[in-house]
Amino acid sequence: MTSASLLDVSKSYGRTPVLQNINLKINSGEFLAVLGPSGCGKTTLLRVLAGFEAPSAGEVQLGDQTVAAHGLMVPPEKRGVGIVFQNYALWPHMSVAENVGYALKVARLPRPIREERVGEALATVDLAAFAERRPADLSGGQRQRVALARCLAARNNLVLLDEPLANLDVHLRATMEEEFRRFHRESGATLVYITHDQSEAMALADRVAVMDKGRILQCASPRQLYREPASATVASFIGDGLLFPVENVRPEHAGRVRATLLGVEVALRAEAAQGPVPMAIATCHPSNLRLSGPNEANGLDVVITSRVYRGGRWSFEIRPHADPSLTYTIDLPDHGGSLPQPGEDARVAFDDLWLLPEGQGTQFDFTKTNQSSPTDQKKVFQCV
Ligand SMILES: Nc1ncnc2c1ncn2[C@@H]1O[C@H](COP(=O)(O)OP(=O)(O)OP(=O)(O)O)[C@@H](O)[C@H]1O
Repeated sequence: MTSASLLDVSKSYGRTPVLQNINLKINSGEFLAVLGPSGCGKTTLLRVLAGFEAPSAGEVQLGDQTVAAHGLMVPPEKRGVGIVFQNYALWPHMSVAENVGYALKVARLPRPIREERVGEALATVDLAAFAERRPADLSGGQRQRVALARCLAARNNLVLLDEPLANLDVHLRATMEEEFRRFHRESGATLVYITHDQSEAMALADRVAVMDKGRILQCASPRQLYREPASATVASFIGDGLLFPVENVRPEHAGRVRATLLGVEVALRAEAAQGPVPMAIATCHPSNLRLSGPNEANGLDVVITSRVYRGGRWSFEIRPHADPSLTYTIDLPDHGGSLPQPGEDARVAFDDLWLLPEGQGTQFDFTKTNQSSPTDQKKVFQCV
């Protein structure tokens, strides 16, 4: 197993910065996903790790070896890194077994060792029966498994995967997710998995690095990203988080604060060191709001602007009376009772709120966020 570190890595093409001061330590044996919108620099980060690009500044370390630094550049073939691309990158004229064993042949390993390793690798990805086939005669999922077998046979301790499921249909993607989990478990390799699909990243990775505009916004476990986003961009992206302006933030005890949210007194989770601030941003997910009785204290008075039945639950679009320029989509389970109609007033209460640690809120334009539907499973990253 191998750890990998990017130390203050920047990369520019001409004058255009593509990676900016990236600091990232990928632990040995970890499954790390890099998640971000098209053009944010994910592939460049992977190419810098693999050795296809030299960083403009900073250092890359694999294990305890520095492989890129000022005046030093270890080439890709000397880094022992496996790569799985979305287009598989298999040799069309070679059989499956020859593709899997190609790197071993180039490394001049004796034939019996090669055959043994290729046989083991193909068995692990369930392709032993396909050893003599050509890539053209395989399905997309099978080709991707050949690419994984190639990493297994080469005993790559670090495997980089660049949107490996992008070309596969939805059904096959689910099967392949399981295949990646198994590959990770059985190989023990360190995996860096690039994707713009948050559900894929959340389902697979130990930690997810959320990238935007060449920077890492937050790197944390899927649960922490969901429950404790570090910024408004991460909050609104992960799980369709809703953003609310809050005022007069008062710490109560470590990790808990009170604040005024659109005129309503609320309790929030917060960082342990959160101090008092006059304005900030609170976030929760569409399922963290519920309808409360009109006499229940601390509810937010809203008007229902639309509702859509989503099978077992309803999506309601609401506008707070305190600021009708804001729109929020909330998610309510269908318990069979009567629910308010569009045009009617209602009161909603918050089950769980998180105070964003970055403390701003004065300059933030809340009307540009909170527009998405929770059923969209936002596949593509949107920036606030
Ligand atoms: N060789 C190059 N020369 C100039 N600009 C480049 C080069 N390679 C990439 N870029 C630019 O760098 C930025 C980041 O590209 P990169 O491929 O790393 O993004 P990405 O997040 O992987 O995007 P996608 O998800 O669309 O693959 C883009 O604006 C791209 O146009």
